[in-house]
Amino acid sequence: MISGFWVVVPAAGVGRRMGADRPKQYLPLLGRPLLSLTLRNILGWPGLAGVVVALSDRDSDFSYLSESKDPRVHRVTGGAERADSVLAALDFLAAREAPETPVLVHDAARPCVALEDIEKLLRAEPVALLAQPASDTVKLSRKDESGPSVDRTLDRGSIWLAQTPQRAPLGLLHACLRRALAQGAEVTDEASALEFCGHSPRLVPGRSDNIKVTHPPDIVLAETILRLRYAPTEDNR
Ligand SMILES: Nc1ccn([C@@H]2O[C@H](COP(=O)(O)OP(=O)(O)OP(=O)(O)O)[C@@H](O)[C@H]2O)c(=O)n1
Ligand SMILES: C[C@](O)(CO)[C@H](O)COP(=O)(O)O
Repeated sequence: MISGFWVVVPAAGVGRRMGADRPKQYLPLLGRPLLSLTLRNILGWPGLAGVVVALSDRDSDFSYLSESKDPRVHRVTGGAERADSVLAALDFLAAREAPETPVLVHDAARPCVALEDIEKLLRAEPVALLAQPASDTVKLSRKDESGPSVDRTLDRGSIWLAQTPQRAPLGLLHACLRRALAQGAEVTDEASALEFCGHSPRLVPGRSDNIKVTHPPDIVLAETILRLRYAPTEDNR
C-alpha cells in the first residue's frame, strides 16, 4: 500500500441543493460541522502526507475547526466550479511536491467513506476511483411537456456511480485537469478530466454508504451511517 500521498478536499461549494442557511460543509452532523468530520476521517488515513482544502474566499468558519490547526492541513482559495477548486489545490501542490506524488481527491461532502475502501484504493493502480456498481435498474430519460419520462432502459451491468476519493499522480492529474478545462470539457470529477486525456481509470468497488451529502435527507442518513460505524460494540464497551 502506498504512503506519502496527499489528499485534496474541494470544500468551496455553496450547497444550493441543500437549501440551508449556510454552506452544507458547515451543517452539523452528530454535533460537529460536516467538514470537520470529513477531515477527521482523512487525518486518520495511514500514510497520509498532507491535506489541501479548497475553500470559498468568503469562508470565515474554517479556522474555527480544530482540524484546521493540524500542521498537515493547508488551505487554498477554491473557484467557481468544483473542478476549479481542485485545480487551485493542485497548483499549490505542484509548486511543492514531485509529479509522481500520489494524490487522492475527496469531496468534503462525503464524511462516511470507510477506511477499508481507502486501503483498497491505495492498493489499486495509480489511476483509479471508488465507484459503486449500479444496483437499481437504470433509465435514460426524455423530456416532454409533462416532465421526464423513460426513453429507454440501460444495461446496468456496465453502469457505475462514481464516488470519491479519485486517485492519480499529481503531475498527470494537474496536466489533464488544466487541459480539459482549457478546452471547455465538462469536468464533474477527476476521472472525466483523465478520460478526456485518453486514460481509463480503474474502477474500485466502493461501499454504498459512501454517500455524498447533497439534499436535506442526506444529513440524517449520514448521521445514521456514522452512528452505526462508530457505535461501541460488545467487545469494546
Ligand atoms: N465551486 C465549488 C463547488 C463545489 N465544491 C465542492 O465539491 C464537493 C462536491 O460538490 P457538491 O456536492 O455539488 O457541493 P455543492 O456544489 O456545494 O452543492 P450544490 O451543487 O448543491 O451547490 C463539495 O464538497 C463542494 O464543497 C468546491 O470545492 N468548489
Ligand atoms: C465527484 C463526484 O462526487 C463523483 O460522483 C460528483 O461528480 C460531484 O458532483 P457535484 O455535483 O459536484 O456534487
